[in-house]
Amino acid sequence: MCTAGGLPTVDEVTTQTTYADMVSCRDVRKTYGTGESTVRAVDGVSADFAAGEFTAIMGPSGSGKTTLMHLLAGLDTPTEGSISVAGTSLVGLDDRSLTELRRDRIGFVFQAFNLLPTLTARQNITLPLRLAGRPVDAAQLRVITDALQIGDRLEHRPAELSGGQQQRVAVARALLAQPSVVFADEPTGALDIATGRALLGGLRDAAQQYGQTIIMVTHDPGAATYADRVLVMADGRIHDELRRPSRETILASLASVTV
Ligand SMILES: Nc1ncnc2c1ncn2[C@@H]1O[C@H](COP(=O)(O)OP(=O)(O)OP(=O)(O)O)[C@@H](O)[C@H]1O
Repeated sequence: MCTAGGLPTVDEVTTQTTYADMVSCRDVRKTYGTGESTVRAVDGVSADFAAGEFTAIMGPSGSGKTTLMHLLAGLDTPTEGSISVAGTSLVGLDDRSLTELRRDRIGFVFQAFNLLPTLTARQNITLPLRLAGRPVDAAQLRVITDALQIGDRLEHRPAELSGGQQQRVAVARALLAQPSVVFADEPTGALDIATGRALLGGLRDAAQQYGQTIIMVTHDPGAATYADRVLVMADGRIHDELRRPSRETILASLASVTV
């Protein structure tokens, strides 16, 4: 069965995988330095991220959010513990296999958009697929870029787009390849409220309609309410887990770790 736009349904997408959890980690630690200067950036984290689940990671500055996300994405190696993505253990994976896993399974939305200045928005969005020799689904491209409200800016180059538009081009690029997991680091940090909502709505659609697993680091309680759950970190550990988070429950939980 297909949706009106010819896109695959959630069932079709999620049955491509058989893992209960798209991303899992057990007893993960990351320490920097030695002796008295040792920093326990991540200090014993175990967590599961189900297929199609949208998780926000919050917590005070220095609590280990970015470090944890980099570990889960295979961009950094844990000092201890195990991590698996799409059923593949990252521990001991050689560089080539890790690169392939990231290319085939993972999308990134980071503060630095990394758009190529000489390409139009459309060319930037479709580049990863073209490099991988995969076809570009024009209908899907339209659905994603319309949801992100950049459908009328596709023939412009990055320098002709606002920062918020560039950020949404980067989101569209991450979503079009339909990666199993999308990692987003402060994706709304530099955006106005309306633009931020469009971006968050796009991420939520990716989870709900296409079964993609979204893991987003944010300081913004409003952004985190778009998620299915919030993990609140403190001192490198998971201090709290909120399901169906509201602004009130998020603020209360954050207050309990910052006092
Ligand atoms: N490469 C590194 N070398 C040494 N210490 C590091 C390194 N990267 C991070 N840290 C330390 O690890 C701890 C966690 O950092 P991390 O960036 O994960 O925190 P965060 O919760 O993302 O913070 P913020 O909200 O400010 O971005 C901090 O004390 C930080 O100084």
